[in-house]
This record gives sequence, structure tokens and C-alpha cells, in this order.
Amino acid sequence: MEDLNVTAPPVTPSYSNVLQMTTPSKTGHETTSKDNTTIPKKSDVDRKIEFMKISSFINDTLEKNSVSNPHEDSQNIIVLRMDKGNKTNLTEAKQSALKVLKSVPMINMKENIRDKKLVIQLPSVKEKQLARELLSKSPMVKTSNIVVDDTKKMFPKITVANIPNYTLADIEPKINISASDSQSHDTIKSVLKQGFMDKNENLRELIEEKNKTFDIVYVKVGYNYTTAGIKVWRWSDVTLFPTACRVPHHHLVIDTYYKMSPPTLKLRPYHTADKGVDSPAEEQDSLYSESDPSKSSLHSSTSDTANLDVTGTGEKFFEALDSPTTPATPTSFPKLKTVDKNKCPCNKSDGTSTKIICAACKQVWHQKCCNCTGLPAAAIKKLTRWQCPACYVCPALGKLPATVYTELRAMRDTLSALTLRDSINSSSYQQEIASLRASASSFDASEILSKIDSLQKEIQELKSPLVTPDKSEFSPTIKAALDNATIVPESLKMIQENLSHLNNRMTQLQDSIKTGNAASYCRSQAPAATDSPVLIQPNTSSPHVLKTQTPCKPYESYEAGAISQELKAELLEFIETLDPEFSGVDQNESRQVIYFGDYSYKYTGKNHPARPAPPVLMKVLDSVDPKTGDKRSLKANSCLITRYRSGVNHIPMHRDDEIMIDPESYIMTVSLGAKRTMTFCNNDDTKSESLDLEDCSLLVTSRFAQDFWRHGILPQNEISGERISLTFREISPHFMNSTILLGDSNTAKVAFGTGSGTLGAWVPGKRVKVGHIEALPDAVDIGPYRNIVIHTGINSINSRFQPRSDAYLIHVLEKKCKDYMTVYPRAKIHISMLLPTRLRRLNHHVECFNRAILDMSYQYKNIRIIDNSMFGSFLSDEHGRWDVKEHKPLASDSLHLGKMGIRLFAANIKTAVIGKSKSQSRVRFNSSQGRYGGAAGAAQHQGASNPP
Ligand SMILES: O=C(O)CCC(=O)C(=O)O
Ligand SMILES: [Fe+2]
Repeated sequence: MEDLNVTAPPVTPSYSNVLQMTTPSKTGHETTSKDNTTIPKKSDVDRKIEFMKISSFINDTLEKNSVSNPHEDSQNIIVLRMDKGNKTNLTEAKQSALKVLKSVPMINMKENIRDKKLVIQLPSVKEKQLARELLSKSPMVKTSNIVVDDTKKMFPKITVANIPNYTLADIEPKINISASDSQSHDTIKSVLKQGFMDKNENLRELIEEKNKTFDIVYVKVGYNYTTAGIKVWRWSDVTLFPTACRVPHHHLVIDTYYKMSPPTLKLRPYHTADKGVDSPAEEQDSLYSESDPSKSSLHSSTSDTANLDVTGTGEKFFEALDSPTTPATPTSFPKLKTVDKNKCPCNKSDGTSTKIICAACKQVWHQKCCNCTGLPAAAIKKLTRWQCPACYVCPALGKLPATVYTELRAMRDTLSALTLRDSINSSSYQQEIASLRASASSFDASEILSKIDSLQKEIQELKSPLVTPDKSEFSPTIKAALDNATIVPESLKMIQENLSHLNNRMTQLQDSIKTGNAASYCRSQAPAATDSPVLIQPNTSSPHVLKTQTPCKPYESYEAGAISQELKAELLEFIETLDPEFSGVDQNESRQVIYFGDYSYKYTGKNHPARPAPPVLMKVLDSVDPKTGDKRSLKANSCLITRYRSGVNHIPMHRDDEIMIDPESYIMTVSLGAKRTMTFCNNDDTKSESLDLEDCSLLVTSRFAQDFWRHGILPQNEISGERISLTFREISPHFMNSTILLGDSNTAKVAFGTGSGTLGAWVPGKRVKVGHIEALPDAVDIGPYRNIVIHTGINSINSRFQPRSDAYLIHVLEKKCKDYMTVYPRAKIHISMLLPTRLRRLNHHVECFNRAILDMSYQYKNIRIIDNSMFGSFLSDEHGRWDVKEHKPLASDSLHLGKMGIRLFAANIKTAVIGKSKSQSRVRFNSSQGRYGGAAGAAQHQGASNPP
């Protein structure tokens, strides 16, 4: 190939695909190429079809190309896809699939509800083939239009896709053109086409369909994110391709160059600078047009060819980077809407936003348009070597010598020799499977079922302590234990709870045995055993236990006579004056309320505007001395006065769990008048408590307890007297963004709270030190935060003392996240990606681990990713960790961020947790108004509406 000596035919690059943001899609136009053939411009539909074809080509290629696949296991995956419009129920499909695959050992079967698919992981290719065969024959698949697919479907969000250039390496050797017969453009073209077509059936179709119009394809890989309404691209090394594709909220964009590149026919590398691309005329080129060769950037490509990455590993790319003549910025960047360097690419004039100038391309950016929000103007001025997203490439990830790849490959080979997948194929493992199969065939379910039955009976009897058990019926062990035991009521309760749990599990097991699914039941109970060579189960509870557990008391304290008679009289006198202002909470007027507070409060569908509190309410707060378990200060900035005319008036069971209540706060209720009973119930209604609220009493509950207990004052028709309650809460719209940061030492300096904290007033919360993944706290220890930000893992993957496989660590992380989602279904979990370090061996691992996090997180809609890759560019600043001038990391530290790094890291967290919710853009309050000050915020009481 290199020796081809052909004259340059007229060629020009087409950059249409990358112009998604710059060129509005044109449909139905026709254009005339230089050789006068009329070439149809592609309609959106055409493009879509083409992209689908090409993406399946990519999937195939990746399937074959395990080198670029970071998840070796995913080769043995079958996907059952219930396509759109298919009415099949996923759970039913799963049941049927389990039946069909009864005889096939499998690692697991996961439901992906969002994409309506089942992902079946099998131990090896052999089992996969077997499973595929069984599935394709199964009536379930045939009759319900379920597609059996063994691609990995790595690219759920491909918007524009094409052939990744590493596939060119596969193709190239197939194209044998001798110097003599390659004199004409057409010959070369046809030979190349043949080369492509030989490679892939889909592509053949594509080419034949489009005929004539297909040239060589060059690919750039990247993903974009949106900032200030404009799309910004981050181009990646092609080896990062899967990662780029899988960032859930980014769209993958692959820049395509339908180009011939004589005279050398070297393929243009994806990262070469886009010389000559800025011309708007070229932007409008169709994919297929050929125009003036002088505009082509591909002609003068001696340096381009030097950068050619034919191996697909990025080696050449990095080699080229290492050479002193190559600029340090290898990425090219799509053209921005504006060609005016003095104007931000967002094309909007925003006089208030501080501007930054890129040191490389001199483009002006608004602070907010390049992800620099959170930085003070003074700090921005200091960013003299700042490079914009278009120019920057993180030195940690972007510049590795080729030798590193050789080492890495060797390392990977050694490592993969140690993985479970290989051991699965080993003969001893196979023998074990065979013996298990043999014993399974002689498995006598009836004996086990009867044993379970009798165990369940024993459990049932143990569970009813009121009936004195006849010990003679128990097994000797239980009998002995009962004889020796002195059981206190609490432990009895606990034993009872555990027994119910056990009982449930037994019933499940029994069902599984009866339906012949024992094997799959056992597998689903032990994912760690197959995911990881380290067979350790993380210490987390089952969803059942998590949902029903009650880790706290329903209330903190109750104090009779907490309010003096004088204060009571004063309060009643004040409330008397409010009489006409009370409003009924529903049509039945089950009770009447009136509200005072710094922020407006939406309670049972009605908006109660902010209203300054009178001194007498302040007096109540000042006079009480609530007894709480800890010394947290009791703050309140709102008071809801509720009037129950008689015992008929009531408040149904509910939780005070509005998102605007401080997650760490207490809720105080002062009762006046008739004695009423408050009932508390835990989540699964297995526990209930009641408490008489007497005249002048004070009840203190915590916001924390609301997730585990409901409360209410039910009708007591026999009571004729009136009761008035005053409920004091701490409410602020800030708490919509309340955040708990579970983070390693890099997060130590991220400051929370109002005022001048790094995260600012709108992100209140706290940081909990979590040095490594296994130290992530249990769900019940977290609290009702809206956001759970996790930034930990670097110590886990770097630990020499407690080495853990990535699969295991991801498993623990996933399990913890699931626990958090079970206990706090309204919380958003943000996993902040590991940051690059100065340790090169670790950086590769960081990248792989981040990919694995992406893989895991993609399955859950409540898990989001904080993508720190962009902010890598700031690490190059002297305030961060990288010394751009010396092109090496700062000497001081290998893992920790510098001062500026922390700021930007915090800004990234802030952006993630604040999001772009509407209410956020409407900042409607004035924090300086203080306690009961009366500015208008908005808080909402979600519970306490009467059932219809
Ligand atoms: O009146 C009471 O004591 C309880 C009121 C209450 O639970 C509420 O407003 O959420
Ligand atoms: Fe309540």
C-alpha cells in the first residue's frame, strides 16, 4: 500500500457528519459532483438506515475484536430484544427463557427494563452457541417476535456512526493493489470497495445500495456534551471508543471522511488537525460530493501518514505525539458555529459571563460555556495556559509512549490467564461441572421439599411466642437452645423478624424447586461467585430486609408539659386572632391549617405563601428544650398551625418527607388542647406504635425517621374537644439539592453549605470519608439526601494490601447503589469517575475501571455519571496537578488534586447535582431575610393529603 504511486485524483474531504451542530440537515437536495454524476444528498431517513447498518457493522467488528473490548465476558452474551411494539412482558419472557435454557449453565440473566431486553451471560462460547440454538428453536422466541441477538449492543445512543478506523487495519491487508494496476482513481476505488465488501455483508449492501458514491471512510471517535446549549465534542483515542459510546447522556459522534487519499492511499488518522475545514462552503459538502482538490487537507499529509494508526491501538498516534515535532494537541475539533474567535461558540452575547481565551486556538469562551462555572473571575485570569475543550488533551491519557502498550498487552495477557473465564475453560472446572450435573440428575426434590416443610412449621411455631410451644416437637438443637435461653423481648422480636425473612426465602426456594428453577435461583443469589475470582460477598442486605427494616425509633422524644400555661394562653390568644384565616385542607375540612415561614409551602395541593412569623412563635422555639439523641442544633424556619375541631378531624397516615426539608433536621410538634393519639407504622406494617399527645406537650421526630415510619392522627369520634398543633420544620428550596458526598481524600476539601463554601448555598450537605469502595456506608446510615455522590475507588484499584478484582469492586459498588436506591428511591446517585493520576500504570487501570463503572451504571436510571474527563484539561494548569510546561505531573503528589483542581472538581459535582431543573433557574428567594423573614421560596408538602 505504501508504495502505491498514483496520481492524485480530485478529492476533497467531506465533514458532513460532524457538522451536526453547524449544518442543519438538508433533505431531498441533489448535488452535482465533478464528474457530472448526479449524487443524491442523503435524506435523514437514508442516513438513519445507513447508521443502523454501520453500527451493526461496528458491533460485529467489536465482537470479533476482543482486543478493543474491555469487557472480556461480554463476548459470551446473548441479548433477547423485545423490540418496540412487541407486547411481550419482560418478566414473562425471562421466565420462559429460564425454562428454555434450563439445561444450559449460565452466569446470569439480567432484565434491562428501559431497553426492553434480557441480557444472558454465559460461561463460554460453547454454552452461548447452545443457548442460541435452543432459543432460536423455542416457540417463545418464534411466536412473540423476540430477537435473539448476540451483539453486545454497546452503542445505545449512536447518533452518527461509522466504521471505526481500527477496522481498517483488518481490511488493509486484503487490498492487494500492485503499482501497475493502480494508476487510476477508479481502480483503486473499486479495489478498496471490494476490500470493504469482503469484510462485511452489511457494508456490501450499503455500498451496492449507494453505489458509486462510496469512498474510503475515515473515522474520528468522540462524544459530545452540551454546555450552554451548544454541543462540545471530546475526541477520543479510538481505543476509548466503547467508552465514548457508552456515556449515557452523551451522544456519540463519529466524524467520517468519505475520502480517497492518494497519492499514498494512506488513510487519514482520525486525530489529524482539521486544516482547511473552517470554510463554511466545505461544511456544506455532502457526504458524497467531490470538489476542488486544493481545499483538501489530505494531500499534504506526510505528517498525517506518520500519524496513521493502522494497528487500531493508538500506538502510532502516541508515538507521533511523543515526537518533538508533533504538537501536543492531537485532537481536532468540529467547527463551531462562529468563526469569530472573539465571540464565544455559543454565539450568544452574554455580557455578564466572564470570558476565557484558549491558549492554543485563541478562541474566546464564556466561562459557563466551557464548564468553568464556579471559578471566580480572578482565578480565570490566572488560567493563562488554559486550553478549550476543542484543543485540550489530557496528558495523562493522551500521551503514552508506544512501549507502554506493549507492556500493557503483556500485562493483560498475564491477567487474563488468571481470570475466571479461563478457569471456566480449564479441565478441572469442566470436571466439576460434569460431576455437578451428574448429582443434579439424581437430585431428589421431594426429600428436600418435605424438609423445608417441616422447617417452616418449626419457624411458624417459633414466631408465635404467645402460644407456649410444645418443645417435644422441636429438633434437639432447637430444644436445647430453648431450654438454655433467657430471651428478652427485644431479641425475641429480632428473632421473629429474622424468622419471617427466613420463612420467605424458604417459600421462594420451595417454589423454585417446584418449578424446576433451583439452579437459576441459586445462581441469582450468588452473582459474585461468577463475576469475580475473589469469591467474597459484599456485606449488604437483601432488598427485602432493606425495605422493611426500621433502623430508628419513630420519634426522638416526647415531653409532657413542655409549654408553660402562660405561653399556652398567649398562643391561644394569638391563634384566636387568626380564626378567619384558617383554611380547610380538603373538601371535608378534615382539619384546618395556617402557615408561617421564610419560604412559601405547598401543603396538600394548596400553596401557602411565605409569611413572617409573629414573636409568640419565636418564643415557643426559644422556650422549649427538646431532648434528642444527638446534639445537632434544632433549627426551624416554618410553623404549620393545624386545628382539629373535634375527634372527627384527623390527619391520615403520611410521612413528612418533602424534598425541601433539611435531611438532617428535627421536626417539632407542640400540642394544645384535647388529647389526641398519634399512630406510627413502619414500612411493611409489621410494627406500630401509638402515642398520646397531651395538652402542652412537645414531640420531636427526625426527618431521617420519615423514610422508615409513617404517622397520622386517626379519627377519634368520641372526642369532642378541640386540639391545635404547631409543627416547626426547617424548610428551604436549597434542600432540593441536598447532597451527601461519599468520597476519598480527594474530596476532603470540597466544602458544603451556605455562604462561601465551594459548593455554595444551593448545595447543602455533608461529606463522609469513604477511602475505598468496600467502605461505602450501609444504606440506612446515609439519610434522606436528594443526591448521593460517590467518588471513591482509586485506593481500591491501587491497593497492594487488599487486592480485589475490578469485577468484584464493581459488583460491590453496584450492590451498594442498589441498596441506596431501595431505601431512598427518590435519591439520585451520581458516581464520579476516577480521576487520572500521575502513575501511568494506574491510569490505564483508571480508564478501564471507569468504563466498567459506565457499563454498570447504564442499567439504572437513578445512577448518573459525573464525567471528570473534561475537567482533565484543568489539571494541566499549574494550580491543578499537571505541569504543562514540563509536560509532566507536578512533583508534589501522585493522586491528589491541587487547589484549582479541587475547585473545578467541586464545580463538576455542583453542576451534576443542581442539574437543569426548571425550579433551579427560577431563584425566587432571598436568603438574607432570615428566620421567618418572609421572602418567597417554595416548599411542598407531599404527604398528608387525605386519601380520595
Ligand atoms: O397535628 C399533628 O400533631 C401532626 C401534624 C402532621 O403530622 C403534619 O402536619 O404533617
Ligand atoms: Fe406529619
